[in-house]
Amino acid sequence: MDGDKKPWDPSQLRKYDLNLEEIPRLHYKDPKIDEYIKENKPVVITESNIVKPAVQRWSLEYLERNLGHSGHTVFVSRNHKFKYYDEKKIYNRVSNTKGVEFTPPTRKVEMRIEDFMKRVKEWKKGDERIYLQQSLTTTVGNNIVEDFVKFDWDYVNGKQTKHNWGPLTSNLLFIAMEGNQTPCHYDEQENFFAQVQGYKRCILFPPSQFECLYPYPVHHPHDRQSMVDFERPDYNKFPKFKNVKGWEAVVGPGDVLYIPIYWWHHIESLLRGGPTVTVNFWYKGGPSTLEYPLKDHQKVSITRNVEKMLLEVLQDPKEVGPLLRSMVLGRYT
Ligand SMILES: O=C(O)C(=O)C[C@H](CCCc1ccccc1)C(=O)O
Ligand SMILES: [Zn+2]
Repeated sequence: MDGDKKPWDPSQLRKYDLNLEEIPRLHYKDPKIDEYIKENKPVVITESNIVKPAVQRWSLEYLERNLGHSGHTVFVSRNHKFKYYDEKKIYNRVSNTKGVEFTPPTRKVEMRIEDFMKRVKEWKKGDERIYLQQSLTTTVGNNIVEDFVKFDWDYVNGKQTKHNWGPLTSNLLFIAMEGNQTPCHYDEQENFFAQVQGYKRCILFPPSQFECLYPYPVHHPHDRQSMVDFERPDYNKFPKFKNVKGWEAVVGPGDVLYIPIYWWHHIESLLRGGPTVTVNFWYKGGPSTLEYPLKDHQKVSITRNVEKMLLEVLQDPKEVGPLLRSMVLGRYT
């Protein structure tokens, strides 16, 4: 009896020196889900129909036939990490804070879906990896549109309304190769992360652990990303990373992970698990009325505004650190 046959094995997870707890998994009809969302805590929503048509139909073959013949946005990396960067920030002066030019860790290309799928199938160790990441609202085939309109919009719209989220800004489609990794970062949006094919491991940290995850300066192209390399953490540069405490979930087809706004997340497609397909639902956050005590993510937002203002007036990013140090050391410490 293979009742104990699990869809994945711990050997498919990369090894990190992290203190992790499991994210709760709740049936989509469970009212406790709303308590988690209200408290900005992650939860895996199971057995829902949120992206059911996609789970049933979006095989790689189906996507190849129906995704549409315009070029799709594909990131290319020489290793398994796909560290996002904001192109618009590459040329402002802070990216070479130490005077060194910013070298993008990945490059973005337009690829036809047939070529993407061919490269995924023929990939060999040592080859560059690729990761398709594109908005679903652009031109996609009619069948995909039909499946998309059959998502359980009543359910997600209901949560959006109940929790006073802002508007849905986008649904991104992600097609990853097994082993691809999106390093730890946060987004300024609420997120229903809907897993369609394959298994992804998600490691999350609350915004309160800002001091342990060392985000890049706000005007750096890697704004919102952690500077810590989880596979080789530099504890001298990032000593507080030792105290970090995360939450983990491996999501499979049909699972929807609620990633609260400003929560850090590291995502990896399981080793030897084949390609993965994900659709996310990004919503603007709700109205941020300053009610006290402030929420942790509101404090992160305040630090972002301070950094932006200081850079605006000081112009030279090399002056921001010294000014902040002179303000704080010996006075607020
Ligand atoms: O849904 C999310 O928020 C994720 O992080 C999903 C993640 C890919 C995100 C790539 C990216 C990172 C930053 C800005 C824009 C795009 C994955 O699943 O690998
Ligand atoms: Zn993200």
